[in-house]
Formats: sequence, C-alpha cells, structure tokens
Amino acid sequence: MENLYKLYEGKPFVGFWRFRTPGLLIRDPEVTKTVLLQEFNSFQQNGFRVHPELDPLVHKNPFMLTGEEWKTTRQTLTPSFTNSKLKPLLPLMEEVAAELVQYLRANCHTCGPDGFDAKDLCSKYTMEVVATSAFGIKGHSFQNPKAELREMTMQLLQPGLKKSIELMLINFLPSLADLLKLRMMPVEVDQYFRGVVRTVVDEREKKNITRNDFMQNLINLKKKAVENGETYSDEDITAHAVTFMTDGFETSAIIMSFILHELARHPDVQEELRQEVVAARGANGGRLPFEVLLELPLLDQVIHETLRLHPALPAMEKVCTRAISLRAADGTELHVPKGQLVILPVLGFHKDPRYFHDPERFDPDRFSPGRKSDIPKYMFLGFGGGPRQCLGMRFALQQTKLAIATMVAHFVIKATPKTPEVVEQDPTSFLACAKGGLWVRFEERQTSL
Ligand code: HEM
Repeated sequence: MENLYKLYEGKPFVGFWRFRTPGLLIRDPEVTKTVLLQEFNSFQQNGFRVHPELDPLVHKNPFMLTGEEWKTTRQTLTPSFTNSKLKPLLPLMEEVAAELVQYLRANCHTCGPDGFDAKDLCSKYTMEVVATSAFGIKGHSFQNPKAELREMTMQLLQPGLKKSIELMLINFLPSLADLLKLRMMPVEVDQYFRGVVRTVVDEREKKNITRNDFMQNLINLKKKAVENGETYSDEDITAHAVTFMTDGFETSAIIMSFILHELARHPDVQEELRQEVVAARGANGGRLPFEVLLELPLLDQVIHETLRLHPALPAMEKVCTRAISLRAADGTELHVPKGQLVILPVLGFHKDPRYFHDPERFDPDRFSPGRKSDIPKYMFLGFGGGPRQCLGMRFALQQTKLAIATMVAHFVIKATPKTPEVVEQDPTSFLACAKGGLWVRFEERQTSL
C-alpha cells in the first residue's frame, strides 16, 4: 500500500483490485477524517469478518463487531481501560519487568555476537504482562520458549501454511469459507482458552479470591449482569480475555522491538532517555510511580515517533456500510457504494513529507509539546482514530513505557552486525514485521537507579 500511495502523488483517491475485490485507497487528510470520524456510521465496519457461530471467541472481539453489538461491547469493556483500573496493574507489570531484567542479566553475555532477536525478547515480556493482567496466571515465557500459553496464542497470531491459506479464504472468499466451515481459531486453541478461564473463575469463586486485574473486572461484570437479570456468559468472559491476549500481546511486542532497534541506532537519544528515566527513578526511591511513568516526556515521544516510522498496523481496512459521497480537499467528489473496501494507508501518511518533514529521520522531537500540534489531525494513526480508536491504547503505553524505562535504566542497548540499516517490511505479514528480524545487544550498566 505504501508503494501505491507514493505512485499516485497528488491524487486523493486511488482504485485498485485485490484478487476479485475492488479497493479504494484514500490519500487525502479531509477524507480520512470523514471516514474515521464525521461519517463513522458509513464506515463503522473493519475489513475483517469471522463467522459468529464457527468462531465465537474471535467474533466477540470489538475489532470484528459492527452496529449495536460493537457499541454495547465497547461500552462494556471501556471502563476496564481507565486509569483507575490500569494503575493497580502496575505492580503486576513491575514483577514481569524484574523478570525481564533477570533474564537479560543471565543471557546478555552468552547470546552471541548477533545479540537478541528483539521481537522474541519483547514478546516474552508482553506475554507475561498480558497473562497476569488478563488471565491472572503465569505463562512461563522466560523459562520455556515452548510454554503452552505462548504456543496456543502463536497458533492464532502466526499460523502455519495450511491455516494461512484458510485465513485467506475466510477474508477473500467468505462464502466458500463458510461452506467449508473454516474457522480462524483452531478448535484446540478455543478449548484451551475456555479451560484456562473456567479454572481461574472457579478457583476465585470457590476460594472467594479477588485480584486487581482484568479478569476480576470481567467476573464483576458477570455478577452485575446476573443481579440485573441481563446475560453475560462464561463465553463472553473468555472471549474478552482472549481479545486482551490477541490484541495486547503481539502489537505491543512489535512496537517495543522497533523502539529497541531505534535506540540502538540512535545512542544520543538513548542516553538522553536514560538520563530522564534515571532522574525520575532517583527522585522516587528507584521506582517509577504510575503518574510519573505516564508523564515522562521523552519516553512518550520516542514511542510515538517509533509508531510513526513503524506502525503496528501499516494500513487500516474499512468497509462502507451505507453508500455515501466523499469530497476531497481539492474538490474531487466520489460516490462510494455500500460494500466498498476502503484502505487508509497509515504508513503512507506517516512517511509523507507533506505531513512529516524529512520523514525517514527518527526524530522524537516531532511529538514534543511545542511541535506536535504541527501534525495534521488524522495523519498520525499509530492507534487508529475516531470512535474505533485502539481500546487498549493506555494499557499498551503503560506496559511499553515500563519495559523500555526498565531496560534503559539497567542496560545500554547496542546495535549488532545483524541490526538492519533499513528495515524491510515482510510483505506477507498483515502487522508490521521486519524481514530477517531486529537484532540488538545489551550491556549491563554499573549503576542502575
Ligand atoms: C502498541 C500497541 C498497540 C497498537 C499499536 C494498537 C493499534 C491498534 C489499531 C491501529 C487499531 C485500529 C483502530 C481503528 O480502527 O481506528 C486497534 C484496535 C484495537 N485495539 Fe489496539 N493496539 C495496541 C495495543 C492494544 C492492546 C494492549 C489492546 C488490549 C489490551 C488492544 C485492543 C484493541 C481493540 C479491542 C481494538 C478494536 C477497537 C474497536 O474496533 O472498537 N490494542 N489497535
């Protein structure tokens, strides 16, 4: 999509074919705002669908839902992502960050000249954070690369060849996929997650345990629904915990690995960030309290600039649900019929010199308080935009900030011979994925406040 975006400079709309489906690429900020916000009701469906009966746990993910079902689910889950619910998760995340430091200390001298595959490393951390926050369990990712929770989640997120072909059919030839009863989540993964949730819920109910986590919020939602004579089933609890797992684990690992890559390639920014983190830890007894962590300015800018250069979702797909006329800034008008696939080229916008000067340059200062208002609205779409903007954004920022701050406080992150100069996107991946991986090495620092 980035190439198509560049090829049609000056045009607000570009038509293309994806297999037998016509697609519409948007190249205009005004139209992007119209699609995401002003005419949201005409574009409220994401370009993915799963069969509600064959794939109930995936279908209940807000990302897949539309209409009233989407609205109710989003309203139900939103309170779990407010600061008052996220703050109590910090001690759980800190335990995982301490495990990450231990793991790096134990392995940084023996990992060889190429260092660590940053994505693999970060996904151990995000898997454990999500496991403890969403399911209230440990995933044992640092100890065992083949741990069951990780293996089951990976079956969903990095499917093998046969499953990938099935997924293509589900997306591009849905009627054939329905006929063949193809499902996105393998049966054994579905059964596994239902079993995990049943065990956790039973144990908490039997032993009257309450814990400050997402699972507790879901259990409380069920209790409230029962009191009000409404339905909130065990399947709903499982589906929403799985949403947390699938949406929260991989995307955050991707962005963290790109941050490590950029910090290794920009030691000056890394050093400035270290000073910011070390000073804040020093002023708070060696910890970063919730409010302090969220407010560290350079840390926030580094994350946003990395998301600009390497958005986890390089393009967003929407489907027109109500025919509409779109008008671009240059006056071009286009009739968009119901059912039309519409693509918002996130990476194209993020690398367009009209919106981001010298776009290939890693420049966290673009997101500084004095400059970020220069970025046109809806041209930075790292977390999407409008009513469907990423539901887990605050959680993602919290876990990412804690991991990066902890790593720079304890280690110097360095490039290795395998660290790519220019990151090449793997064209087969729907999420951002660097061809050949992102490799970095860690040197332990003497002082670690
Ligand atoms: C750095 C990490 C993350 C990135 C870059 C990211 C990015 C995105 C993007 C681009 C969208 C589409 C937004 C749109 O259509 O406008 C999205 C949707 C969503 N994200 Fe995230 N996400 C991240 C982490 C998370 C986490 C941690 C969770 C949950 C714990 C989460 C849950 C969701 C959900 C439920 C949706 C669908 C929202 C809806 O359609 O109403 N995400 N995310």
